[in-house]
Amino acid sequence: MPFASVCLPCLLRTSNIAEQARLPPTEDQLNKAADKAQAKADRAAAKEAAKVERKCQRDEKENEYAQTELKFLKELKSSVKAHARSATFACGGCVPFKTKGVADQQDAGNAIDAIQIRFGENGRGVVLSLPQDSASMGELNALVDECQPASFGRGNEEVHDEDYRKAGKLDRSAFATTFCPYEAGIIDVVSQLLVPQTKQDLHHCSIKAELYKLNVYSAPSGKFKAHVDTPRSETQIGSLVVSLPVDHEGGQLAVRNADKELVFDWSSSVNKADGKKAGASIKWAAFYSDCEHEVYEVTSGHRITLTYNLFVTRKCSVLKVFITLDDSINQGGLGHLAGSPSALEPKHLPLYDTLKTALASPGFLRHGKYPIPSQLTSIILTSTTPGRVLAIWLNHSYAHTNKHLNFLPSSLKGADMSLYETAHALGLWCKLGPIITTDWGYDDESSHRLASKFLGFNECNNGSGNLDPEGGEGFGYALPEGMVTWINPFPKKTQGRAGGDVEAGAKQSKEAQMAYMTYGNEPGIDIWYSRAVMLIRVPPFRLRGSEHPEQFWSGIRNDWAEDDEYDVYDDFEDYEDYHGYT
Ligand SMILES: O=C(O)CCC(=O)C(=O)O
Ligand SMILES: [Fe+2]
Repeated sequence: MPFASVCLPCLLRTSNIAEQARLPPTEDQLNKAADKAQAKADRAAAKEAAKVERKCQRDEKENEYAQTELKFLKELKSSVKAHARSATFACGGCVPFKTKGVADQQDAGNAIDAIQIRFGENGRGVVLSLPQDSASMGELNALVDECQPASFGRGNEEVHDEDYRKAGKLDRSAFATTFCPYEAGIIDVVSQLLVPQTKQDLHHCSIKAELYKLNVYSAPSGKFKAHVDTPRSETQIGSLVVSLPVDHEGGQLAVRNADKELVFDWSSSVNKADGKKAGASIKWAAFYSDCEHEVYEVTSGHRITLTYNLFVTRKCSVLKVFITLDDSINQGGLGHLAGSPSALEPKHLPLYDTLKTALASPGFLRHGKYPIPSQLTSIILTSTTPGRVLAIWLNHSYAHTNKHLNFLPSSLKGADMSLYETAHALGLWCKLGPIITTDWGYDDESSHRLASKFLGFNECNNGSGNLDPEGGEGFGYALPEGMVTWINPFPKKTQGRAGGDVEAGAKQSKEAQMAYMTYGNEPGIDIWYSRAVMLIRVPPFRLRGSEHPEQFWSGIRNDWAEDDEYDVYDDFEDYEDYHGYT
């Protein structure tokens, strides 16, 4: 290898560099380095400051969203409560008799002819004409004598107990009457008040009234303590009581729903005191059959009533689109007195505005997502994080059998139907179903399971009298924290009057699905009342009004990765950054 290739000047230069390297840096060099370091620190500080600033802004925004969300949820809760409180659960009226010899009668619109009641064995039949005159006392007494003691249902047993029910009854096969509640216009009124049509016309409906019994409550002490009418089919929606024009005092009918009570007093003295209605008339009351009611003691005379079971005959119209094209069609039919337009217009309900305003806010139900990756769960969801599905206990209970699925939404009652229609009018998807509360933790929302169908007692009774949905298959799924936001508390059982011995509702505390049937007007006939909930799916903010999920729970229960949309934040990194998750 030729050494001569390394020349002397080069060697000198190399040693010079080495020497220079050992020399202290010049001031200039030092300044440059310091400037560089400072610039770097400044950049880091600025970045950090920007990050802090961003975090502050987001904190502020988040705080603002949380406050608005809280405000909206509060408003929604009180709106749902007010809606339930103001809803009709019973109605009543009076139908005058035509007066003999008066051609142009007042109230001729619905005044009716005198009515006849025929009863008694073949060949020995008696006719009682009402309103009665003094000559008909014999027939009236014969009717009272003809009656059998009325029983009632305690669980599955038929009971005669005059402390609970003291009345006489005729089954519908034992009498006939010329009175017809359709002709008297009663069914029209009841249809309009208890099963109103809606502008959306989701359900065409009418009511079928079926004569059930004639009852006589006589002084002293004729009565029927608090009970709920035993449902005779899944489509039974209510009961109608028609009081015949026979003098009596006392025997008021009290009907209750939640914490409200309506009392119908048909005593002769009350009737006479009301000058306008002084003439003899038929009085009537109708109510949803899951409402607790009682007849107070009759203190004089005989209180004679005809009872009818009311069934809803709604059609969920497949032809809805065509029907709604012509609004005039919506104005006819039962429930539309004198062609007047629909009584129920969801857009006029306060609830509609509350929900609509909430939906227009990006902060409303922004975090409700489930399930989410486990490492994020504790960061994103807290026990107070509102889920994106609103859950509302329905105001009424619904009749069902073991075999048949429920008839919801077609048999929804009053407040529940208008709630459903409101959500529909806002384009929201509603799901109706029974909720079963598991034994492990009543009152804890996480222990609620949405059952796939309504269940009968024997299907989920573990022998102890409590429901045991865990012991069986197919009892639906739990509604975990973070998935749903409960809007109202579990409905309290109906309270009787102070000092009363109302047992209706006693089972409710343990069994969310099964409602009360301790005292019925007939022994249980394999049809039960159950509590139910309405779940309302609220789409992510950007998709409100345009979302078309395949299934109710799509993007909420199933797959986080498939649809990890954040409505408020620009992208997921931002979200992670904000929450300090890396
Ligand atoms: O006569 C009444 O007012 C009500 C009767 C009743 O509740 C019933 O028969 O179930
Ligand atoms: Fe009843």
